[in-house]
Amino acid sequence: MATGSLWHAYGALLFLDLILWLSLFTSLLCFEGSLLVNLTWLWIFRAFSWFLLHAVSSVTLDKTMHKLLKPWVALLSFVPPVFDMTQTLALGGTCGFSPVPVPCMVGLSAVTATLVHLMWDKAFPSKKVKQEQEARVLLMRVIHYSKPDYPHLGTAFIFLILAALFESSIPYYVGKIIDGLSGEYKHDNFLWAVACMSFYSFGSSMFSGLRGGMFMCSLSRLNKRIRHMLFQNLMKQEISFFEENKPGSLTSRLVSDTDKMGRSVAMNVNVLLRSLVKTCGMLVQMLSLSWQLTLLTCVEMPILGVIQNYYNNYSQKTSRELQDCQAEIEQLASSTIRSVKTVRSFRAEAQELKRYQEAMDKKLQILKRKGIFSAAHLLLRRCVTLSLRVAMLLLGRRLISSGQLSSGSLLAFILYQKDMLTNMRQLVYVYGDILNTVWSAEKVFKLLDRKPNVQEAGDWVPEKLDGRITFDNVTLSYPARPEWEALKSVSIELSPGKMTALVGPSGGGKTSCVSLLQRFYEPQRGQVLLDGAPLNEYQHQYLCSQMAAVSQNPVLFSGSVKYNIAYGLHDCTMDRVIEAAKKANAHDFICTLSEGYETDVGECGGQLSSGQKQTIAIARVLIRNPKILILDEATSNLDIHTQHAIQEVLSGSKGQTVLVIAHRLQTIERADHIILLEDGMVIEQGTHEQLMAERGRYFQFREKLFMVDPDEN
Ligand SMILES: Nc1ncnc2c1ncn2[C@@H]1O[C@H](COP(=O)(O)OP(=O)(O)OP(=O)(O)O)[C@@H](O)[C@H]1O
Repeated sequence: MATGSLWHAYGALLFLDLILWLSLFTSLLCFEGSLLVNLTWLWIFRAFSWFLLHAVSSVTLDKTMHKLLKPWVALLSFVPPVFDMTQTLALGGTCGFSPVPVPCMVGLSAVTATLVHLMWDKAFPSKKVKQEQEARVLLMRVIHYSKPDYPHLGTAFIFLILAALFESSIPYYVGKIIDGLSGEYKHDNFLWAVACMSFYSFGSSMFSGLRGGMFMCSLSRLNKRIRHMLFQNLMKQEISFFEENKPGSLTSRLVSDTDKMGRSVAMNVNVLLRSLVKTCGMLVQMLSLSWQLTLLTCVEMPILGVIQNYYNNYSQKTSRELQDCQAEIEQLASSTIRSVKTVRSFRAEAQELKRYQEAMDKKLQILKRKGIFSAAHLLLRRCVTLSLRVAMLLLGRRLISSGQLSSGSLLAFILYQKDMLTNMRQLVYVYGDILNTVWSAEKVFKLLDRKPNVQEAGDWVPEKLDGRITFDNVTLSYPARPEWEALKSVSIELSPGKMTALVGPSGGGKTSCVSLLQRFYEPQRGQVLLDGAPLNEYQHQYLCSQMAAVSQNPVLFSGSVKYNIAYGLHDCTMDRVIEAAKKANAHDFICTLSEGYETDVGECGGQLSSGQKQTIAIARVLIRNPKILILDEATSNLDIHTQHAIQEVLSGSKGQTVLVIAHRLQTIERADHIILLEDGMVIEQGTHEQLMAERGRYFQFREKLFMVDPDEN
């Protein structure tokens, strides 16, 4: 929007407003004192002015400009009656616009409204209007989530108003004390002023403390609620969601973004309201002391507002750069520490140190730049404040000499003005901060609103399950590579009481079949059936209890061996745990651990060997006695004797549907049915003997695909 046309619009509407005031003056002159403006008439006159200015603005200006000037038109129209009403109600003093409007007050109200609006527009330029609206919607939603805390927030708000009102009265009584000391000393007046000041100071401190406590309490409650909902929704998401989103960013959503989001309401709204209430209270007090000095203060504020706005924008930019830098440093440090064995084995310590040093240097550069800019900003701000302070003191001296102001009132005014500037700065800063922190809420809401991209599980719980699994013409594309098919029209059957082996070259699609069985992904075409019914019709809980899988790299949780074996089972006896551990050939090694079944396995089972982790994972599955057992290279890290022992147990489990993916020939030979998968397609299937007799792909790949045990042949 052209700045020139904006100034023209300001000028034209101000001119129209001036004509309206002149018409009022003319009418008052014509009636020669028989007509006086009281507060009601002033409201009616300004409401009429607002209507007219608003109508002219909407008809003559384009939509964006009209929208931009709307708040200013309202300010311009209603500042006079609001001012007079405050004067009458709060101070009972003389008014500026009634019974006859004072011309300089008319000018002052127009200047104040325009300056405030300009400052506002500078601080939050109109191009941000859309963003602001979206931010407001988000803020409203955060406030909506705070609904259960409304009683707390309401109480906090009452304390806030009381604290702000009490605080804004303190400088007034300081001025009274000074006046009491400087003129003819009156002991009673002096004592009364001291008592009032002490009372208001005490009240302000007490209510501030209560307000802070209440807001903090609401913040903690809101944080707890949001985190609970977010975690609940995260747990419902499909597996591909966790592949697309890094764990770091999800944890950051859960921890820091929810925290920031809560802060946007509890902390910032707290400061915003406090500053707003205090500013209004102080403005009334300042106007009652001297309108000339108030006008001078009004000049200072927009200048400081503009400087602050530039500083805020710059500081937001550097903060983002710093955050990125910090994330890089943290990521570098954590990945190096986590992979310290690899780093050491490649003698890459110096290289890692160099990378860390470079990242730290980058951060230092940004911090230096930030420091210089901050110093320049402070200097400029102080210079502006100093110049206006000098001007204020000179004007104050003139007002004191002419008897319009006492020295105590000047001191009170200076105290107000100092506080007022701090408040105004806080208002500008906090509003910006609310808009910033509220974007964290957007990220949190996005996650909170996310619907899992899997078909909802049904509620089918059959009385009896045979465990027959059928892949009916199944085609699967992973969300990360939607154009490419990992499984192409696969049709296979896994029979109850039988062990089926999936074999084939790496990347052939074996694990993809297992993922479909576990409902980690949904097939694009075809379906996976269990006893003739699609998997998604079964109740999720039921399916989990009937199907269990052990993968090549099983995940153990930090906690005892017992906790890991009985994971997810309630009221599981120690006997059952030991029995499962024995079946999985884990009991002997567990007994050698320092605290047996109570030994902590460390983070992700880090204190155990890969083979030991696998046996515990197998015990964790066997304890559930599932109808369908999936072993995805589950014994690959075990020595040959342990493998044999476990396979004995597995093949002995009657009625179970067992699916194995293995690379050892001996395991495969034991299977009742072998399916060869290559490039996502079923190439051959049958028993070992049948496939060998066919002399097809299985026969050709026999040596390449399988590890032949040394004691075989
Ligand atoms: N989450 C995923 N996103 C995208 N592509 C995937 C994903 N998981 C597997 N793939 C791809 O799908 C294909 C089949 O992978 P799958 O893990 O099923 O093979 P596999 O036969 O089990 O291999 P291996 O014997 O090496 O474990 C591979 O080309 C693999 O790159």
